[in-house]
Amino acid sequence: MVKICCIGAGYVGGPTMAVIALKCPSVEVVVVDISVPRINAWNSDHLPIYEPGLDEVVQQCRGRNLFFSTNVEKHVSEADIIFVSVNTPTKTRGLGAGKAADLTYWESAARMIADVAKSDKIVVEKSTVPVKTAEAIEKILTHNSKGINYQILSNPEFLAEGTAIQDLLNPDRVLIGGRETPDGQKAIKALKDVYAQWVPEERIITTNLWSAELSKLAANAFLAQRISSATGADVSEVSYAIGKDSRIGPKFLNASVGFGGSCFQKDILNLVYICDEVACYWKQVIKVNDYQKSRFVNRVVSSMFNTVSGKKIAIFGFAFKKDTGDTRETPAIDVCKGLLGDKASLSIYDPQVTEDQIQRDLSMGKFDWDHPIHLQPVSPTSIKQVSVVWDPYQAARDAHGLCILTEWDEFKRLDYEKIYESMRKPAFVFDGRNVVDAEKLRELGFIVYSIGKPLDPWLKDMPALA
Ligand SMILES: NC(=O)C1=CN([C@@H]2O[C@H](COP(=O)(O)OP(=O)(O)OC[C@H]3O[C@@H](n4cnc5c(N)ncnc54)[C@H](O)[C@@H]3O)[C@@H](O)[C@H]2O)C=CC1
Ligand SMILES: O=C(O)[C@H]1O[C@H](OP(=O)(O)OP(=O)(O)OC[C@H]2O[C@@H](n3ccc(=O)[nH]c3=O)[C@H](O)[C@@H]2O)[C@H](O)[C@@H](O)[C@@H]1O
Repeated sequence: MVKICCIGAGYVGGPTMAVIALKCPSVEVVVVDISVPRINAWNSDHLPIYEPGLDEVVQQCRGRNLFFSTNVEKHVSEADIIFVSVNTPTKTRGLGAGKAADLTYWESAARMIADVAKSDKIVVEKSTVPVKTAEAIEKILTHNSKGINYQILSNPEFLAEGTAIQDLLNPDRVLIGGRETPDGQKAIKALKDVYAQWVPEERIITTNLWSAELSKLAANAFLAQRISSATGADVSEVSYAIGKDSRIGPKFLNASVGFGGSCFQKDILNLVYICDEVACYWKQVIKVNDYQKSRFVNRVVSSMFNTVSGKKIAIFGFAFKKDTGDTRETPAIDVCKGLLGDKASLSIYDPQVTEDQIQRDLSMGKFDWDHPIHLQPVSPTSIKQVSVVWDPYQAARDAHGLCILTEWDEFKRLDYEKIYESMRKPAFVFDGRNVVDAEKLRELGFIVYSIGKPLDPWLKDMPALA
């Protein structure tokens, strides 16, 4: 029986291994992590991450050929194939601070593998890493190899949160990079055999290590730079017109309050760090995204008579996209911080994000989120002007304005008449995700700003617009 061990039971390690276990009943899959609460949660009825369809897959396989454990060394030493899916944060100090990836966790995982291995191993790079990481890891592993043969593969993950299970069950492509030696090719085949249990052969692409690593960063950078916005023009019309070109495709052109999530910014920064010549272009993508968030805050403040001081603002949605509870780099953090900076008081509702998480996010420093949870700095005080509620109607009661920051489907179905009645007048809606029917809301009496859509007459006439 092939034994797989995955180091890192996070958003990638957990769902990816669950699907491998589901599709390969003859493979034993153990997911290990240094975080005891995370592993306990994977072994409970309340999984540590929210992802549609994940509960069902885990229930089917857990205890059969899928296991979660904190006994990292034991399972690493017994495995034939070791996936490494640990955090790869952006460095906050030292050489390359603010850009380069911090490979502390990757390196410590590699050293641990070298320490405990007693048999040949295929080590699979699942984390998103800077180009050439595989080569560096190879050096660590082989430096102290005790005659053990290590083969390094790069197998970057392309799943998106919120659709992870679908993406894993039916991927556009699986990319496997390896050495061009006979042993390297043998290792590629071993991993290919795993995916081939459910992924059609033509969708499994094999390359060299460098190509696989670079493809991942370039794919994320390419997707991120497509998310843009225009004032005055209707973005859905423009994206339809551009998207009609089948070489481009209509997806991934939705304007929003900015892209978020754990990867886009960090992976672009990574690319900026390695390729100086084109760095300006990619830096600009991040700058435009930052601008998009501050522009949204400016819009809110300037529309509400240039001050939100002491005003209650309801925030609908805090996760970085719908169908996830993940808040890493969510645009909501910057928007909320911006509004708090203007002394607003916020009432936040998100169906999947807890008060504790929101308070942590609003008090944490940039990039601190991308470390294992027990190593993250925790602020002792929570922010007084922020309240978190489990009911959108409660969030909106007596509010002067309402900001929609995540595109949860339920926000489309709310009773906006009831919300309007309970709010202070004039009642403003700032839709950062193009979720609501702006015309209908205007008929109810709201003043509505929808990102990437023509402006409300009220807003056009407001002075000092950003
Ligand atoms: N979240 C996403 O949608 C995607 C993420 N990625 C990449 O995958 C990697 C992992 O990302 P996530 O799963 O989102 O992160 P995560 O933070 O959810 O999970 C990483 C896990 O690794 C554990 N860990 C860290 N060092 C360890 C060690 N030495 N031994 C054992 N466990 C250790 C942490 O405790 C944590 O639970 C990153 O490089 C990311 O860029 C790639 C594709 C998609
Ligand atoms: O490397 C990664 O981590 C992953 O990064 C993204 O996945 P993810 O960040 O989970 O989610 P996306 O659907 O890409 O959304 C990212 C951000 O862009 C925003 N977005 C997306 C699409 C769009 O049209 N407009 C838009 O504003 C989303 O709301 C979200 O804030 C990529 O889509 C995945 O292929 C990749 O594996």
